[in-house]
Amino acid sequence: MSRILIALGGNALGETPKEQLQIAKETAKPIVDLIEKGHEVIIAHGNGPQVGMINLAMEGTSMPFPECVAMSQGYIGYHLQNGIYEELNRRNIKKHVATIVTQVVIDENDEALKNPTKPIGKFYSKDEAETLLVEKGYTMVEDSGRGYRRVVPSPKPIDIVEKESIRTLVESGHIVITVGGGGIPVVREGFAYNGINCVIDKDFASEKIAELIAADYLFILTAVDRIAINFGKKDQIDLEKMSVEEAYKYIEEEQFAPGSMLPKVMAAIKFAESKKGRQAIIASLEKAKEALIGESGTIIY
Ligand SMILES: Nc1ncnc2c1ncn2[C@@H]1O[C@H](COP(=O)(O)OP(=O)(O)O)[C@@H](O)[C@H]1O
Ligand SMILES: NC(=O)OP(=O)(O)O
Repeated sequence: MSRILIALGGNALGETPKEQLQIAKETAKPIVDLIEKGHEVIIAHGNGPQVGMINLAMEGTSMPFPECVAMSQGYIGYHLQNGIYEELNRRNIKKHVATIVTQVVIDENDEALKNPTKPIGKFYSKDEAETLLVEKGYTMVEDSGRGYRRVVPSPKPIDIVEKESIRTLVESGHIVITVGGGGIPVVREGFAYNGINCVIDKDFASEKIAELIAADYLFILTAVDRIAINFGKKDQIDLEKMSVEEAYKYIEEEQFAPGSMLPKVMAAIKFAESKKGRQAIIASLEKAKEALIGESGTIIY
């Protein structure tokens, strides 16, 4: 029996509520396969497109980013809970699944708060991006050949406020959905946790909770089947395995786009280095079934 953290990419969760619910139902199948085999599963997810959509829809209400992240945890957590319960019911498995509204502590002096790098929301053309820059003052960047997106600051997670509740639920046999969208960013001030306007990378937050609850495997499921070198070029090579040493070399060669594949690779390295024998796997959500039985994805060891 293994303890497995599965992180689902925000961009891989579809563009509409209907698409997202359908993807959640499909993703529930390989997740419940693991549960049926006796593994403990903890689920994390991204929220880049979703938190951007919520923030845009809330324009004019002065809704801060931490509240938008909290809403994205509820919206995505609901679909995942719904899909997983349907699959548990179909197989008559008497287990329970719960989403934890999760606050993640950051450092208010983190330099990343001064430098927006985390792409959120939808993809725009170059012209649209220039208009948004002028009219709304957004920082816009090109994202992995897919178009332009707004970027917001993304500090590193330091601690997870609800970690003991997560651990207790996991150890009692519950399926837990946590650190949605990287968690609600907070800083500790006296007795209080105060929200900060930014979006934490769910890859780093997933790695953090995976270490805190002593997971054996970290699966990061996204929109590509494998990590590639020379990504998007004629000589692209998809990797089945990548050692930590190779990963450092490829990072130096700038093989992984910042804000998309780079944080996944960095989180995978940190997890693989945290304890002998720990492995991270980066794979596609579409091929989750194959990846979870070792037949797709890139293993980082
Ligand atoms: N070297 C690379 N190998 C594979 N994918 C890459 C690489 N560099 C950039 N990418 C892009 O990174 C994307 C994954 O990042 P992103 O969409 O931000 O993830 P998420 O699924 O967490 O939302 C892939 O779909 C791909 O377009
Ligand atoms: N918060 C976050 O990392 O979201 P994505 O996985 O959508 O990038």
